[in-house]
Amino acid sequence: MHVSVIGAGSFGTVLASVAAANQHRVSLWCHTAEQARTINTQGCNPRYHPELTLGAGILATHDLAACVAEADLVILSVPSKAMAAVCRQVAPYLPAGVGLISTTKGIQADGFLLMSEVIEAACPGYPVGVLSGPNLAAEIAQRHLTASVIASPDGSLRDLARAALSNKYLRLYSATDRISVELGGSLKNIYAIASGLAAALQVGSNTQAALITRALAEMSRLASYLGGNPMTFLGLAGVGDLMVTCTSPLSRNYRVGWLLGQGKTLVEAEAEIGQVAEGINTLELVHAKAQALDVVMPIVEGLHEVIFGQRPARQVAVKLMQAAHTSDVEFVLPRKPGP
Ligand SMILES: NC(=O)C1=CN([C@@H]2O[C@H](COP(=O)(O)OP(=O)(O)OC[C@H]3O[C@@H](n4cnc5c(N)ncnc54)[C@H](O)[C@@H]3O)[C@@H](O)[C@H]2O)C=CC1
Ligand SMILES: O=C(CO)COP(=O)(O)O
Repeated sequence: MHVSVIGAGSFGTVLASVAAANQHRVSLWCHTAEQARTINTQGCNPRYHPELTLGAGILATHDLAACVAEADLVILSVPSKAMAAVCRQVAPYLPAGVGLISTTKGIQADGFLLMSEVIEAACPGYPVGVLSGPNLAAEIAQRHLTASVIASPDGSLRDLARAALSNKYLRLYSATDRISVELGGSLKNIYAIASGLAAALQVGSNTQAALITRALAEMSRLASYLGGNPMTFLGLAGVGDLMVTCTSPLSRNYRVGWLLGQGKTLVEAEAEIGQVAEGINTLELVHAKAQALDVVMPIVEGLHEVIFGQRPARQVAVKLMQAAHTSDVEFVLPRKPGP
């Protein structure tokens, strides 16, 4: 098949290489013409995975129309802030009925929209899916055994995505609960920042375990308000992605937290990483959403105070320890309020 990947950043580059390794024809859209030229001449993306040979089947281009002209499947892998504009630009050129898959783990500020909703608004009538899970691009580039989730209500799209990307080192599981899979990928970035910060402050393993587990509790609470099924968070897109990004220094969000814990400012931390770390934007949006919906999210609240209120992290942690008593596992989570 022909797979078009929109976005030649860290993740898009790796997914293009996977599809090419699976013997598919691949076109890779780059944000700049210069980036496309470099990839075509060097056979790799020197900015992101210089060691990864992309394979002869890949053609990088800065021309969106050309990129998707032959597509059987389109994978969108751009930062969340760029998704709406990129979708509007590509919409007129999409082949009829082609499947669209987002790998973007962020939320659009305008309307608190998930990426699948942004895509559906710009490209109405096309089947839309989401790929999410514990998927550090650098590890896939090294062919470490990796599992992910393809979520869509459309069974044909799920099958197509599995045919495009599954192989000996990447295994795709299927899900229909797209909203939770997508929320899992977006929300965990917040807790990866908190976890990196905690690690820099040399908290113990007990503290890290409590942080990650309570993160799952408050993610589940928000998801159920937004119409998701918190049980989905027990899978790869929830627990799986939380585990990897809350523990691995390869996670950019974890590294933002780590650098903040080392005394860097947010601007310094983001500049040092030089790639997109969606969690800061997501923190602001989720903090406002939780307040609007009256959903209890103490870690979000605490991290927001640290990052935007300049409150010392240790002081906030002590406050969290003294919060009102709640039960450990909440079996009956509040549902989304009525329309
Ligand atoms: N890198 C990873 O390990 C993974 C990343 N993701 C998600 O994939 C999405 C993309 O992440 P990465 O590829 O890692 O980011 P990145 O920072 O490595 O690359 C972003 C790419 O987007 C391009 N870009 C920047 N502004 C743009 C604009 N206005 N319009 C179009 N393109 C623009 C840049 O040129 C760059 O090629 C994020 O939402 C991230 O959370 C998901 C799973 C794994
Ligand atoms: O989502 C990811 C791994 O699953 C990548 O995380 P970062 O964006 O924090 O690097």
